Amino acid sequence: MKSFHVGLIGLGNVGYRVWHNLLTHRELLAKKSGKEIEIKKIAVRSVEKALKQGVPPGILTTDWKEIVNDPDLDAIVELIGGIDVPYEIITEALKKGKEVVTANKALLAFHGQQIASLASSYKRRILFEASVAGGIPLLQAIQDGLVANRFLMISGIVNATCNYILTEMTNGRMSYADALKKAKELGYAEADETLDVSGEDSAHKAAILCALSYRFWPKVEEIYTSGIQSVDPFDIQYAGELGYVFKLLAIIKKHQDSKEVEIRVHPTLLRKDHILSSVSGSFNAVIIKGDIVGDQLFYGRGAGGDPTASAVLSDLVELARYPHMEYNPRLFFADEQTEYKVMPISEIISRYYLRLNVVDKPGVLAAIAEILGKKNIGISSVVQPEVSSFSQGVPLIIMVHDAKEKYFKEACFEISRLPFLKGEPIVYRVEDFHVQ
Ligand SMILES: NC(=O)C1=CN([C@@H]2O[C@H](COP(=O)(O)OP(=O)(O)OC[C@H]3O[C@@H](n4cnc5c(N)ncnc54)[C@H](O)[C@@H]3O)[C@@H](O)[C@H]2O)C=CC1
Ligand SMILES: N[C@@H](CC=O)C(=O)O
Ligand code: NA
Repeated sequence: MKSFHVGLIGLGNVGYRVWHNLLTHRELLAKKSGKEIEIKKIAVRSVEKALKQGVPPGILTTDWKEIVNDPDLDAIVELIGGIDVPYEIITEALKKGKEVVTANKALLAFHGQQIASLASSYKRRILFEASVAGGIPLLQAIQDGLVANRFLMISGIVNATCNYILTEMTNGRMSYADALKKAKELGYAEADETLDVSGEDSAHKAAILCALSYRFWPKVEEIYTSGIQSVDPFDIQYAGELGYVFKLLAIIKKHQDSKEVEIRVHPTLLRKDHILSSVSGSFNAVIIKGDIVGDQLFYGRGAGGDPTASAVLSDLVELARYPHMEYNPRLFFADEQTEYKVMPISEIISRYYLRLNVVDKPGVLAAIAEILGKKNIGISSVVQPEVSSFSQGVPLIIMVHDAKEKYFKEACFEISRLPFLKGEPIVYRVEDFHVQ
């Protein structure tokens, strides 16, 4: 049987599990790919740590260039994270004729277009199934299984760390800080966990999903991104009483006949009976609406060493199975983008949850309703939860019907200037996955 030689760069949460699972599944993978897939070299930061993990000394190096320059290697797997060094590694590897596998969504979000185009000019493939939704074969589904479709929507939960934190906060089991600490211990969080909780990691994944579905790479700065750091347990509780749960969603929608794509990441209220509401812990789930297939749901483990390693190994098997391809059919648009662009957030239409802190006196609700009414924004329900002390004002929660974001924000600004208001309005979008 022929061999397929791989160089692995990075032996952390994911890299170690790739190495381990490749050894334990060696025969199975050989049967499935028709090649002996073998890791011949591993670049690490600490040789001592790698030896303790059971890696034989002969294959270790601390210099990734040894891997990129090794003529005996067919492919490299980049699993170190970050942007600048991985960019150098991957561009060098492609230029040296190697195929590439990476799980690095941050790198792809910022440099996907250049990397895809470089891979195309060197007639080499770059595969990155692990970069979005961990072990779920989501990118393969978009590129292969659903290849016949035009996509109307791709939306869901794509960050395991945030989903884990929100699940624990909703169940009242852990505080934000404790849940984040645990997500780090479990290997879900990024080395810099602010990428997770700020929503940036989800935005990076949304950029990749957008590229594969709509054949254009949006600029990361154009993706409206808001994280979960300031989600108040009070809002989780009030939303729960109204029949909603909080989820950090990446939402990508393309309205028919429009050249603009809605692409945004933010904490969102979902009805408790929506299928995504029951996705808990480190699970991810993404709904894809294709024009032929209709709705599809992809669900599974979105992070962690083993689920992510499963996706990396799947990419390696694909490379080993089909060697010497002249181009990467998964990135067939590498040199030619569509003319789509990102829809400004002010133009989106959504329902909203608005929490105000007001002085409890007659006429308050009427004044707020008047401002909303002038902007043609309808109220769907109003709740004033009872509180024990009135000295700091009382909460007033207003759910509104579909409204254009810019009109709703204008109304909120006017409301914030009312004399009986204490503090800034708290606003969350409410999603029902409607696409015209
Ligand atoms: N942990 C997860 O569940 C998932 C991670 N990813 C992505 O996979 C990549 C790796 O993630 P993790 O394994 O969790 O990170 P990690 O921080 O556990 O591992 C990275 C490893 O790379 C090593 N490293 C850093 N610079 C190096 C260099 N120049 N040469 C050799 N080794 C170097 C570090 O010492 C560390 O052991 C990241 O891009 C991450 O975003 C993607 C999906 C899921
Ligand atoms: N930090 C990420 C890891 C997978 O992409 C997450 O929590 O989802
Ligand atoms: Na995946």
